[in-house]
Amino acid sequence: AQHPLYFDFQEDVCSVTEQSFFPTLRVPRIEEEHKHSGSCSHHEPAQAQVPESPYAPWTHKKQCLEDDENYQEYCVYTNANFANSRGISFFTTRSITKQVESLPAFVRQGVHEKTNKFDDPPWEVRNVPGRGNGLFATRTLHRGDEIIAATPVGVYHQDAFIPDRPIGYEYLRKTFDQLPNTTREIILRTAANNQGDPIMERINTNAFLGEFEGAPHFLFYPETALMNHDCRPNSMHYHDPSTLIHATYASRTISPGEEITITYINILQTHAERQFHLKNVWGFDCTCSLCSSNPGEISTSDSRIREILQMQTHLGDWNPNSLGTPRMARQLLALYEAEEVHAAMGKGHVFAALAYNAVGDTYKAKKHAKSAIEAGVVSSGEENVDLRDMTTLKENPEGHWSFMARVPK
Ligand SMILES: C[S@@+](CC[C@H](N)C(=O)[O-])C[C@H]1O[C@@H](n2cnc3c(N)ncnc32)[C@H](O)[C@@H]1O
Repeated sequence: AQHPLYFDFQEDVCSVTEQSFFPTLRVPRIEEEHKHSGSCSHHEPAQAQVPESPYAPWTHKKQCLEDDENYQEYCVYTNANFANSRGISFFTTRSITKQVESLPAFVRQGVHEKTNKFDDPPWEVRNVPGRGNGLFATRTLHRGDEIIAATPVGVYHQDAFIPDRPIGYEYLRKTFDQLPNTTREIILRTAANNQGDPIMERINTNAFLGEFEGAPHFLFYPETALMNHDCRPNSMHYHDPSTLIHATYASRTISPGEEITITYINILQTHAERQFHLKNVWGFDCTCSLCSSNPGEISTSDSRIREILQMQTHLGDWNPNSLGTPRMARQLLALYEAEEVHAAMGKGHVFAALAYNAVGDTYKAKKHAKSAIEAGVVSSGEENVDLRDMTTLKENPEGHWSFMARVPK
């Protein structure tokens, strides 16, 4: 089956030569026999496995760049077979790579069996005026339905990634060149907001910043990168650092034809803070429906956001004079609903479960713990700390640390 990015870009890719489409980039072929008679590479057969390597688990010899200013060395490591031949490249330190090598992502058989499957996705790529491409639902999605589960094709240490230092580009280029042909072509179908080095700019426009083995890294997921940002998104996502699977789920019902959106930032910020962040870190002026609404609606939303933040602070305060109460937790849940921050509902039920248990109402505490578990699995993956805490509370509220914690002794 064809990758959905191939479907949607078919016309474009066939109608222009590689030269004119990506003027500064030549895509070298790893295996010439994969070329077929037609002119469009999207009919290529699946990538063949690269043979056993002396650099295992890497398929290519590492290549290192010394950063004289920081006395640090960053190396390119590629495993072109990773996750059923999707491939992955790292540009990071040796010590981080040592830890990476022992992750379940690399040592557990079958861990990516259900990942990077794009045969029949519940979405298609469409153009959105003023925002480039975006993902649109092709069937009804319910809260919790999976939209994309993918591994990154590139993981880049933040300190190795210096936009105005061309020597670094050569190494970024290596991370790209060593990936399988099909993966490189998918990468090239993502947007680059600025002229310049095509790989550098694609990472700049599309990669998410996250913690990786305790250090900030950019992670590049080409399919997820097609989702536009919305300050009130209808999907949520999490990254599992042990399997390297990044999963996106519907956070509410999404109708066919509706754009599927994600947030690039913490949405519990005021309009001005969100705009500032998106402009300065992501480089664009947000035109989502909330940001484009009238000043009155924006101001109402901002007031709710301030109230939400204040309540979260009180409910998370376990000092003896804390203002957190079950009533406040209920108000918080209502504010999340009103503000349409669906991804926060799980956290809201955690606050409510703890607030009820803290005054000894174990019945309501268990009810909210159950709702938190249902929502928590969706929002944060199974390794979630809240999820474990809520499971403990639900099984034995009286034995939980929060029991009667807000009742004066
Ligand atoms: C990760 S890409 C998203 C997919 C992209 N639209 C494409 O054509 O491939 C991020 C870029 O999409 C555009 N974009 C995403 N969300 C937007 C929004 N809410 N308002 C305006 N532009 C947006 C910006 O140009 C941004 O730099």
